[in-house]
Amino acid sequence: MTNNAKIPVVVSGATGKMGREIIKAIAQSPDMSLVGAIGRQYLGEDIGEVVGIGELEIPVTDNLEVVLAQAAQESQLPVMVDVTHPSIIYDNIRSAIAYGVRPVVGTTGLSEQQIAELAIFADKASTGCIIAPNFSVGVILMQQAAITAAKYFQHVEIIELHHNQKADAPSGTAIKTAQMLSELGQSFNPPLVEEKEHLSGARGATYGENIRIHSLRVPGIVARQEVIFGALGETLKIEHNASDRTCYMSGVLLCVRKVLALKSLVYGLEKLL
Ligand SMILES: NC(=O)C1=CN([C@@H]2O[C@H](COP(=O)(O)OP(=O)(O)OC[C@H]3O[C@@H](n4cnc5c(N)ncnc54)[C@H](OP(=O)(O)O)[C@@H]3O)[C@@H](O)[C@H]2O)C=CC1
Ligand SMILES: O=C(O)C1=N[C@H](C(=O)O)C[C@H](O)C1
Repeated sequence: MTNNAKIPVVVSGATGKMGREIIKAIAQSPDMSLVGAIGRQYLGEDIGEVVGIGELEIPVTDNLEVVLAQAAQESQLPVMVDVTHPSIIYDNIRSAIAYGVRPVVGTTGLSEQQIAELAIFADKASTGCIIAPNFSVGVILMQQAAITAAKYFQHVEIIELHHNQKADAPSGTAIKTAQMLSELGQSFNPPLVEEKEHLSGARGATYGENIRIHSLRVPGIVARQEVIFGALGETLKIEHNASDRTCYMSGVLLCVRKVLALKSLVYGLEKLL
């Protein structure tokens, strides 16, 4: 494969926990070529050296706009993988689309309103964009299993557990799972008694009509989600446990390949499998 045939990829958030794994995954992919690494630390240092895989001849820079402009000018169909922070992700996606760079977004914390606005923006630009709150195929299977179980159970709550460096709560995955259950059009969790919270938040956050999400943040965990169904005399727990961030990489690479053929925004890896 010639260098020209490779998919040019910019990684935004390259020096973070996810970004480092993504740099390694892209460097190992014969059909991809890293063309930019955006971070706030290790400025000017080679990103390959920073992540411990040897020189890649791509220095870390904090100027996303310049890198996007260069990627758009020097190559066809460039892709930006973004794993940064809820506070900047909306602007990063708009900038990428404006430069004709296709965003693959792992960053969580976008509101439904923001996703709807970005979908219109991507549509108008006829530019593919993928927002995947979770890149793990195992998580998608957990969500599909929850959808199947929901046909037979009227009571469900979601518990998500993450490391305590996570900025947003609930997790993007928990929100997406609750959204998928809500879209089934059935009503969950009919109240049997009048509840009173003696400590505010004790019953978790409520998504939509009445789906509870409980968020735990403790060191020692990468990411875990439990969807717990209840009925008379039985409970069913569907659980996914991410013990290492490498579990997200096959999904990231799949999205980088798939986004090239898209002309609009897709929200959720499940729509691409
Ligand atoms: N879709 C999925 O499958 C997954 C998604 N995620 C999501 O990815 C995102 C990143 O997670 P993670 O890698 O753990 O986080 P980290 O904090 O480890 O990394 C975030 C990166 O973004 C940079 N960053 C943060 N804030 C800013 C800012 N204001 N301006 C510019 N750069 C900034 C950080 O720079 P600095 O180091 O200087 O702070 C760092 O490089 C989160 O939203 C998380 O929920 C995580 C795992 C899987
Ligand atoms: O911050 C994380 O770590 C993760 N964030 C994503 C989310 O909010 O769902 C995906 C995964 O749970 C890891």
